[in-house]
Amino acid sequence: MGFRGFGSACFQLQRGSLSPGIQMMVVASAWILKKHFDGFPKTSDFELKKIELPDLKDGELLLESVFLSVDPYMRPYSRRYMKEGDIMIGTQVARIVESKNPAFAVGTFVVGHTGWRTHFISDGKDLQLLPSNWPESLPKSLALGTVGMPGLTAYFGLLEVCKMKPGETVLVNAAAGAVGSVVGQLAKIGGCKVVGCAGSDDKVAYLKKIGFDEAFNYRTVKSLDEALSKASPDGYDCFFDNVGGEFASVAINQMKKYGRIAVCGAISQYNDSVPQKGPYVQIPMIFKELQMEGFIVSRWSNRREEGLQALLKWVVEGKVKCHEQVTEGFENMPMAFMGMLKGENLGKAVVKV
Ligand SMILES: NC(=O)C1=CN([C@@H]2O[C@H](COP(=O)(O)OP(=O)(O)OC[C@H]3O[C@@H](n4cnc5c(N)ncnc54)[C@H](OP(=O)(O)O)[C@@H]3O)[C@@H](O)[C@H]2O)C=CC1
Ligand SMILES: CCCCCCC/C=C/C=O
Repeated sequence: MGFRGFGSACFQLQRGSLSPGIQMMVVASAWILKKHFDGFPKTSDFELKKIELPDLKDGELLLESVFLSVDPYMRPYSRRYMKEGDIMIGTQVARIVESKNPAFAVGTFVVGHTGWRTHFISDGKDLQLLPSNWPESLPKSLALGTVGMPGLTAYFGLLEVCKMKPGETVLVNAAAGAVGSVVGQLAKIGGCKVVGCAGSDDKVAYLKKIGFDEAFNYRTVKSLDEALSKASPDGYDCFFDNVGGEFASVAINQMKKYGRIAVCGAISQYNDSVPQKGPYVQIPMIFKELQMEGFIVSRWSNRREEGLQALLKWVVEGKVKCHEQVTEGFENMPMAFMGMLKGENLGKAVVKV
């Protein structure tokens, strides 16, 4: 997929490698938001399009996506920031296949933010290089997960929003996912007790394997309130909330006095056509004197290198374990996205082109 020759021939070649005189047209595939999602996304909301890329100008690069990320934020962001016909928002690990920019060598891997597309042209300004000390043996797809945006979300959310301290108890939901699995492991590194909730027994087993002190399947417990209380009878100092909705309404009552809640995500509400109604948070907030703060990871863009280096070190040392749910094939991006929203992923959901 991706390269199409003029005339009858079909080439899987780099444009620059052709003999002089033979001009190749690069054709990218891209997934378009055909129709705004109404409720849970449907296959018919997406459309696969071909886009012919122009020849490179001086200073430009041609890149091919190698791994693409599917993330929950794409669901609410599409409604807020996209119009029908736009290419689906998203990030990729991409390889430079042609360069007319001396600052970027062919073969270099970067993180791009150009949405669901197989190829794109860049002047390099919008690209993020992988850390220079990235080990050859470490999958580059982790730059979309544990050593990328989701890992940074866990890192800054715990340190700066939850302000976790050794000896405290941390609760995290969607705990076996990209953000949650890092939250739990960082909290353990920080000397905390960690309780995680996830939506299947396999996920719960995984959480225990990677060091969570307590974990349970929120779908099968008789009472969420009782399960939270059993996992930490004294309550919770920090709650890293990836889910919102009913889960958060129950969990807030289990917070300790002066507890901190990092409102990271609200995936249980992203597909709602009609907003969910309370219970409301004010009474427990007042009597427990809680702090509850929403955040977006880009707040700490100026500390990105610090976060990535910390995460990379822990991964290399084996202190933070990573799992990826890899879907093969660019044509399967909508399926991977919808599967992640349904909870089919263990760890970070990525697509391998
Ligand atoms: N504020 C920020 O800057 C950022 C926020 N986020 C947010 O963090 C959260 C986790 O993201 P990420 O780690 O990438 O995704 P995950 O890898 O955790 O995948 C999403 C998971 O959410 C869970 N889930 C889906 N629907 C529901 C539901 N109705 N109730 C409870 N759980 C549900 C599923 O796990 P399960 O089987 O356990 O239900 C699913 O696997 C999201 O809310 C996302 O929007 C992410 C990045 C940055
Ligand atoms: C184009 C990359 C944008 C990443 C921002 C992620 C913020 C997530 C918010 C909620 O899920």
